[in-house]
Amino acid sequence: MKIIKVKNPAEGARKAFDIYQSALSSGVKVLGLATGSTPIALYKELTDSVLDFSNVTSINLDEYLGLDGNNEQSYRYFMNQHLFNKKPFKKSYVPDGMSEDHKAAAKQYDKIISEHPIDLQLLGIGLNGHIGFNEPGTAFDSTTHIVDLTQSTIDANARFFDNSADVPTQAISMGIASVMSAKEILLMAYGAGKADAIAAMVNGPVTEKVPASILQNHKNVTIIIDEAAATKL
Ligand SMILES: O=P(O)(O)OC[C@H]1O[C@](O)(CO)[C@@H](O)[C@@H]1O
Repeated sequence: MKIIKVKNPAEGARKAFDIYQSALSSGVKVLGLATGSTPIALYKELTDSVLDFSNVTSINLDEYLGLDGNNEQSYRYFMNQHLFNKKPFKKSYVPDGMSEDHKAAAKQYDKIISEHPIDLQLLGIGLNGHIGFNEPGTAFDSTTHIVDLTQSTIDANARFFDNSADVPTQAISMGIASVMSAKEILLMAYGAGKADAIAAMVNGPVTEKVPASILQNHKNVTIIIDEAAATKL
């Protein structure tokens, strides 16, 4: 793993921007994208830039079950607001949280991923080491699946909702095997709250108890972290 330490999220976003700029100039065709507070500064860098994504397909990691794309808390809405409305992509896929048949929706998403191999996958990390919505205990060979969110994740994400009772308890997420199939992975994390997860990911055993630890087995991973997130390395 290549670790880039930065002073703050703004510097992290600029470093990440450089990675996207060179990926685009080397002809990247498919970007795996993420939500959460962490990538917001990067998306601002991208939307403020002259970079052109009109020939690039994007595939997002996850979506809450039960929220449609017009719901301000949905990840589809988030992506439209922070990126797609300002930077149109050729095609932008986000898992369908409103499907009548979630298993079929998951299968369909795997088909999309297999037809569009991901060149560069962006990741955040949950406090418990989750990537996408792959919670601790998720099989490393998992593909797109329905997730029961842990209380830790529900509590962490409650800050985005008016009431914590409004946080969905389930999601549909790209699986860990799909994340690992990306040619290159960029993970960003900021703040002291992420320090334990970062230490477990980088130096801990590779275990399904810490989903992000599987990244130790990927050949091309870059991690951008601030000093606070790096304190336990
Ligand atoms: O960037 P944040 O808001 O800390 O979120 C971290 C992680 O949590 C999620 O938002 C899901 O809980 C992921 O999509 C993200 O990688």
